[in-house]
Amino acid sequence: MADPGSGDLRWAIGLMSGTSLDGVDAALVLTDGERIAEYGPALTLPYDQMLRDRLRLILDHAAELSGSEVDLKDVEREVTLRHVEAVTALRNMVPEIVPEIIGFHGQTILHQPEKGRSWQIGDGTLLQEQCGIPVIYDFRARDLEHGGEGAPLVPVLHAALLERDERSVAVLNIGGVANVTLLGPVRGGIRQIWACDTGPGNALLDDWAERHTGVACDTDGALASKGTVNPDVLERLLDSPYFKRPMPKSLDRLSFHGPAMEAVQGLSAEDGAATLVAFTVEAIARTPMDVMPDKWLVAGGGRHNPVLMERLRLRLGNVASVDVLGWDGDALEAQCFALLAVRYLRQLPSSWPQTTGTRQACVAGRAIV
Ligand SMILES: Nc1ncnc2c1ncn2[C@@H]1O[C@H](COP(=O)(O)OP(=O)(O)OP(=O)(O)O)[C@@H](O)[C@H]1O
Ligand SMILES: CC(=O)N[C@H]1[C@@H]2OC[C@@H](O2)[C@@H](O)[C@@H]1O[C@H](C)C(=O)O
Repeated sequence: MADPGSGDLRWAIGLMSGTSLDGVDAALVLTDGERIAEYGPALTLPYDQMLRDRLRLILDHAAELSGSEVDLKDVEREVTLRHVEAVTALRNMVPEIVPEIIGFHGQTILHQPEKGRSWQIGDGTLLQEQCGIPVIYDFRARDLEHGGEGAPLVPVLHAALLERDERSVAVLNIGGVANVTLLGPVRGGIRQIWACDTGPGNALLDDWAERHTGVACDTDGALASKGTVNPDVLERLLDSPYFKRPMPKSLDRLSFHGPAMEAVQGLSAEDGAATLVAFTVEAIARTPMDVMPDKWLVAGGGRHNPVLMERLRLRLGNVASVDVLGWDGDALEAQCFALLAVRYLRQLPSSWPQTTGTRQACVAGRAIV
C-alpha cells in the first residue's frame, strides 16, 4: 500500500507497444519514480491484423523512409489512437483514480544506435489532446545524444522492484527482442547494474510460425515441442560478433532477420522452431557477464512459451517467471514507462553508462503539457 508520507507519489499511466507489433500494453501505477507504491490495473489492447500488416511494412522499410510519407503519418495517427483507446479503457477500470501523467513509448520502427538513431512513431501531442493528461515521450533520444545505445531502459524498474533482494539476480524480458538486467550482489548498501539486449526474443520464431502456420506466434510452443534442434544451424546463427561484445549493447527487431531466416530455411517447420528457440536461449546464456546471477527471472511474452522456459531452465538452472514474485510479467514494460514519466518530472536519471553506454547519467523523456 501507498506510504501516505511520500509527497512525490503520483498515479501514472505507462504505455508500451513492443517490437512484436502485437498491440498496446497499458498500466497504471502509483509511483514517485523510485519505487512502485501501488499497482493499478493493466491491459493489452491488441492491434488488428490490418494495422499489424501496415506497421510491419513500415518496419521492414524504415531505414529508407524520411518520416514525411503520407502512409507513415497515417499509421502513426492510427497507432496513437489505439493508445488513446488503451488509456480510456484503463481509466474506465478505475474511474476513482485520476492519473497525473502518461509515459508514452511509441512504436519502434527502427533502432540504429551506431548512427545515434532510434525511431519511435507516435504523436505525443495528439495523445495529450485526446486524453487531457500531460505526456512524457521520446525516452531514448537523450541517451543516444550522449553516446548511449538508447536501450534498454527497463533496468531502472527492475532495480527498484528488487531493491530488497540482496543476491545477484538477472531479469530477462523476452519480447520480440530479448534483454537482460543483471543486478550484482548488494555490498555495503551498493549494487552494480549492467544491461543489454541479449539477442532475438520471439520475433524470429513469430515470423517462422506465421510463415508455416499462418498464426502470428508458435502458440504454447506447439511447433518447437515437436522439433529437434539442428546444432550446425544453431552454431551458424550464433556466429555473429554481437554475442561476444560486452554489455551494454542493443538491437533492432530485424538485426538478425535475413541471415537467420536463411540459416533455418531448409529445416522442417518443427525443427526450425526448435532451433530458433535454442538460438534465443543460447544467446542469453552466452551473454558476457561480469557476475553470474543466483537466479533468473523471466518477464515478457516469451515466458508463456513452455518450450522456451524449459530450455532456459536446462541451460541456466534457477529460472522462474517474474509472476512468482507477484509481478505482472505482461505489464512490466508499460509500468516502466509510467515510472520513467515520473522520473522525468523529478528530473531523475533513467540510464547510466553501465546500462546503455551513455557517457553520463541521463534523464529520459520530453514533455507535452
Ligand atoms: N501462449 C504463448 N505461446 C508462445 N508464445 C507466446 C505466447 N504468448 C505470447 N507469446 C510470445 O510473446 C510475444 C509478445 O511478447 P511481448 O508482448 O513481451 O513482446 P513486445 O513487448 O512486443 O516486445 P519487446 O519487449 O521486444 O518490445 C508474442 O509475439 C509471442 O511470440
Ligand atoms: C529500441 C527498442 O524499442 N528497444 C526495445 C526492444 O524490446 C526489448 C528490447 O528491445 C529493449 O531494449 C527495448 O525495450 C525495453 C522496454 C527497454 O528499453 O528496456
